[in-house]
Order: sequence, then C-alpha cells, then structure tokens
Amino acid sequence: MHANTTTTTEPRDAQTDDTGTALEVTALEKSIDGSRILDGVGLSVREGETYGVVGPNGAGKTTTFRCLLGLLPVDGGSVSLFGTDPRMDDTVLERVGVVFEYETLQPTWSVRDAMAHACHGYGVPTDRIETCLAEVDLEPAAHDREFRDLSKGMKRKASVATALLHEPDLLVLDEPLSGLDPGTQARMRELIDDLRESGRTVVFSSHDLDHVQALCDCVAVIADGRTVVETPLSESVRVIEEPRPEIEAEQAGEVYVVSDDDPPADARTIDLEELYFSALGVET
Ligand SMILES: Nc1ncnc2c1ncn2[C@@H]1O[C@H](COP(=O)(O)OP(=O)(O)OP(=O)(O)O)[C@@H](O)[C@H]1O
Repeated sequence: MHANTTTTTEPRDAQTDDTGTALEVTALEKSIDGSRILDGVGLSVREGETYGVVGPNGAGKTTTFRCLLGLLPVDGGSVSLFGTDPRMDDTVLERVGVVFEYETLQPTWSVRDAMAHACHGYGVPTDRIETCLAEVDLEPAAHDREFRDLSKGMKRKASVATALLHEPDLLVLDEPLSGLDPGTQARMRELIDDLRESGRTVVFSSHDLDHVQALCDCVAVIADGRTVVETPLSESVRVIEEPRPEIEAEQAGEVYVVSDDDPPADARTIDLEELYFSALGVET
C-alpha cells in the first residue's frame, strides 16, 4: 500500500529506488478464540527506513508484531523479511532484534547475566554486552541488578541493549517510548535516530504522533485489525478532498493521500495528527 496507489493490497512500489524491502506484510489475518483480531494488515518497510505503526488501543499493533515474527501463527496473508518467509526459513529471524513493551528479560537474572545468556544464544562474543549497554546509556549501577528490580526506563534500556547484541539489521520495537521520563525518552529517540544513521531498519509502534512524525520516514495507521492507510512522512503528507481518476491516491477517511513527488497544485498539506483522525473517521 502506498500513497501512489489506489488499492489496499498492493505493496508500496517496492523498488522505485535502490533500496530493498526489509519487511513486507500483506493482508494479515488472525483470529483468537473465535474473534477476528487482524483482518487485513499490510506493512511495507524499506531497508534503512524508520517506520511507525500507530492506531488506537486494541487496534492490533502488538498482535501484528507477534505474527510477523512468527510468535503467533497466522490464519491468512503473508510475511516476508528481507525477501524470505520466516515460516519457510526461520534463520532470517537472526537478522531481527525485538523489544516488546512488557515481556522482556528474565526477572530474577541480572542484566549482565541475561545479556550473557543472549550472547550465547546468538553466538556472539560477550564483549558485545558492554558495547550495547553503553549504546543505550544504561546506568552502571543497574548492570548487575536483577531485571525485576529496575525502573521502567532501565528495563527498557536493558531490553533494547539485549536486542542489539547480535547487530540486527531490523529492530521491531513495541511502544519503545511509552512510560519514560523526558530524559530517557530523549535518549531512546536519539538511539532510534542513531540506528537509522547506522543503516538499520526500525519499525516501532507508538501512541505519540509527534514522536512518529519526527522520527519516521513512513507510517501505517492500523484500526480494527487492518491497515487503513500507509504513507511516507519524510517531507509532508499531501491530500486532496475528492478522488480523481487521473490522480493516484489512497483514501484515509475523508481525504485522499497523494504522492509527495508530484502533488496536484491544489493538494493540501496535513500533519500526522490530522491524517490519523481522518483515517479513523474521527472529526476533530
Ligand atoms: N491472547 C489473546 N487472547 C484474546 N485476545 C487477545 C489476545 N491478544 C490480543 N488480544 C486482543 O486483540 C486485540 C488487539 O490487541 P493488541 O495488543 O494487538 O492491540 P494494540 O494495538 O497493540 O493495543 P495497545 O495500543 O493497547 O497496546 C485486543 O482486543 C486484544 O484484547
């Protein structure tokens, strides 16, 4: 899906430039206990991109992440990581680092012990531990404390440090900025920027539209288990009020998102907040 297309199932014009696709999710479906949780999620993430996933509580963001990482079986749709279906070849998951909001490290292990265990699992030298702890700026006093005794911000940093140990090409971060004090949040934002600078691909969910607007090259708005709109964010989002046959555009509620490359003269610029509420059909 893409602001350059009129369909909701077609991938974002994947290769109009030289970058490859890090993650491609199409028409994902998932039911749990008879309830349809995902019903048409699509994400198209280019390599090196920072990509935001936003949507109301319960929209299906975490479930999408679980499905695309193979932690939950899917009922329909496809997932491709760097061109490989992880269900066919799960070694591609070695290129991915993951941090969920709550389930992270073993509660009774010290951060260093948990990270040493992870190093062993990944087959990477334990000297990566100090490098990654420094990268996230975790206070030295926390390194040898049990994970359960850390503050929320320390837990988040320790979890991200662990996810970086094997130098993944793609980071999937579930609400990495939520519940943090302003200083820790700023550090996390810097880290996401640093990851982008180093060429990594970062996909993260958030409820903070300002963070997503500031950090992301592209955003997907998910509601009721489906992707409502996916669009680049790097410059601005341009919309027209009515569809026109000669202009490729993606509907986002009341408005139609057009390509930023060659927008019609009467296209209007909107911010992510307006796009979000329009996509959700909420009057502001
Ligand atoms: N194991 C489960 N059993 C039953 N329902 C589930 C399960 N996991 C998720 N759900 C339901 O699926 C829906 C989507 O949940 P999910 O956590 O993916 O949403 P989310 O977009 O990440 O929400 P939030 O922004 O609040 O974190 C919710 O209605 C949730 O209750």
